[in-house]
Amino acid sequence: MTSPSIPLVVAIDGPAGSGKSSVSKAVADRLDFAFLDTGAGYRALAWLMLDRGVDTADAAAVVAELDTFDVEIGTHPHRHFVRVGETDITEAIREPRVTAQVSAVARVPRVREHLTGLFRSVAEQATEAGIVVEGRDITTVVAPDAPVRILLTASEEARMARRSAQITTQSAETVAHALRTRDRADSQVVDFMTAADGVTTVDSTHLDFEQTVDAVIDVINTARTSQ
Ligand SMILES: Nc1ncnc2c1ncn2[C@@H]1O[C@H](COP(=O)(O)OP(=O)(O)OP(=O)(O)O)[C@@H](O)[C@H]1O
Ligand SMILES: Nc1ccn([C@@H]2O[C@H](COP(=O)(O)O)[C@@H](O)[C@H]2O)c(=O)n1
Repeated sequence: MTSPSIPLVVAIDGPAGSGKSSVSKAVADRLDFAFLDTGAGYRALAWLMLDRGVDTADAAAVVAELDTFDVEIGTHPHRHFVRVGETDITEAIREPRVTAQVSAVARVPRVREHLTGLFRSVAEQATEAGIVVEGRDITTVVAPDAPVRILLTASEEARMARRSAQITTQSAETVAHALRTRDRADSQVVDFMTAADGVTTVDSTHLDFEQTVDAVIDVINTARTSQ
């Protein structure tokens, strides 16, 4: 039984373009849950390194900036924002120049430790009945004891097609290359392609967006009724 004061944590992992952010936001909206896009935390740090001219390949230099990395990630599905200090970077962190640097900062162990602490704190402080936390290592590192743990995946072809439809400023080949490169780099750090014990896989390859949202909510409802 979940205590009314502790939000139900729904942990969702998956590869690039699997729909984690958009599906998780829609699920949180349907259930009146909070929503935490942990990728935005890593993207915000990558943005800050670019803004400060820090070489993201220099792990020590990146770690040296953590003490002044003042990031805030909005958790309301309709009012999602990302701020560093007073600067709103909600849109900026999605730029290809930031995406190209994010895996470099995400591979630094001290960075992961710092951000994992932040994510856990945000989840604990949620005032809603639940919070959907999405990323790469939520089901395995950030919230391995979450009552609901899902691996949201899709075929590489489907993920590339979806991402290409999203990013119209680049050719399909460029988008596909960037997605493969990022997944390869990310999988050196954490396995987000294989469901760990107790994690339910939702494969959306042949599902549309709403069907995927329904499938995730079904997993959540099944877990809630079995508690
Ligand atoms: N089942 C689906 N059918 C069709 N389109 C989908 C489906 N799921 C997600 N999408 C669309 O695919 C695109 C990528 O989704 P999203 O950005 O949420 O992926 P992501 O897993 O968060 O990617 P990344 O990890 O790179 O941020 C979005 O435009 C989203 O609306
Ligand atoms: N829990 C996480 C979440 C993200 N990352 C890294 O951030 C990159 C961007 O994530 P998106 O979900 O916004 O695409 C991702 O490619 C990882 O490098 C992570 O390591 N752990």
